[in-house]
Amino acid sequence: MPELEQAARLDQALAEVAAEMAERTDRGDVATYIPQLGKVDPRKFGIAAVTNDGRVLVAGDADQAFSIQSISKVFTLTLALGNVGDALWQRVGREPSGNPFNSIVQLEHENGIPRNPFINAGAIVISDILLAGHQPREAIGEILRFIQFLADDETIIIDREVAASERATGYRNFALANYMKSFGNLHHAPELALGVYFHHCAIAMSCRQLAMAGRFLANGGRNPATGHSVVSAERARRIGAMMLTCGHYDGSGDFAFRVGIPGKSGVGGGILGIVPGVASLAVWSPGLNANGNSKLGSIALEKLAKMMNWSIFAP
Ligand SMILES: NC(=O)CC[C@H](N)C(=O)O
Repeated sequence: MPELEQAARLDQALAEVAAEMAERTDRGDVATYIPQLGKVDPRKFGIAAVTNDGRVLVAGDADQAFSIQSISKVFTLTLALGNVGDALWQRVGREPSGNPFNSIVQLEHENGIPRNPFINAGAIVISDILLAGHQPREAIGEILRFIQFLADDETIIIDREVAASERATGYRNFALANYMKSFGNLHHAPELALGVYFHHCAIAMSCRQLAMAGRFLANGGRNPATGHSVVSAERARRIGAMMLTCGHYDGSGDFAFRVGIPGKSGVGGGILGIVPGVASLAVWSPGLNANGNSKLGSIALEKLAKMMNWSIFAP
């Protein structure tokens, strides 16, 4: 299909999905275990698509910043792989956990090696890797600058109130970090690794900015606007594989079944979705389903993928 016609169809599909989501009353529940996240209006809905040929299409509240939370783990994984390469996989596994994102049970059986980089324990190890040779402030700055670079937007910031709110109530994450430290899988003090972790989870971005930041994953590791390589094509594929199998925690199978593309969710209600070779997508609806993934965000991506015939399993 000619590019223009395809763009017009996508624009139309985004508008339809946003209109339909605005009507729905079954919006899920906003996360309240991080008190600051509980203040967000559950009626918000935004969606954005950035195509590999450079079109940026949005609908709804696509320019309002929200807490990206665990979506940041895609970017910290990318950075940490750049720093230490495949040695990373000695400290973090690559299997879906089949457990909630903040579960502690598997860690004992598996000697403090988290199942994958997207559950909290795995992301805390990744933060520890990014700390090597740095003060927490420098590691946090490096992550923020990397995301600003990917999105081509220096206005992206960390919401300090969200970071402080999570630190004040993050007993479970402290438990995970301390537990891993006891197995020797954290090289720095738990509070330092957690400082990095809480701050990258508190990065605030809009759907537009997030979809921009995901472009390299939809385009074989290269920024489609500049042609510059961010990661190798193989690494981009592997990050996509991790997103598909682990990006929605114990809801990853269902997301793959219903949407059919790699995705990464966050408890702020955002989802980053990647259609390899085609587009980077971001959606935001703060209400969550039982697995802690955006309820309407998942439904919206399912509808959009169906309308556009997008799936990594499509011929
Ligand atoms: N699923 C998420 O987005 C969880 C991230 C959140 N910062 C936490 O540690 O609980």
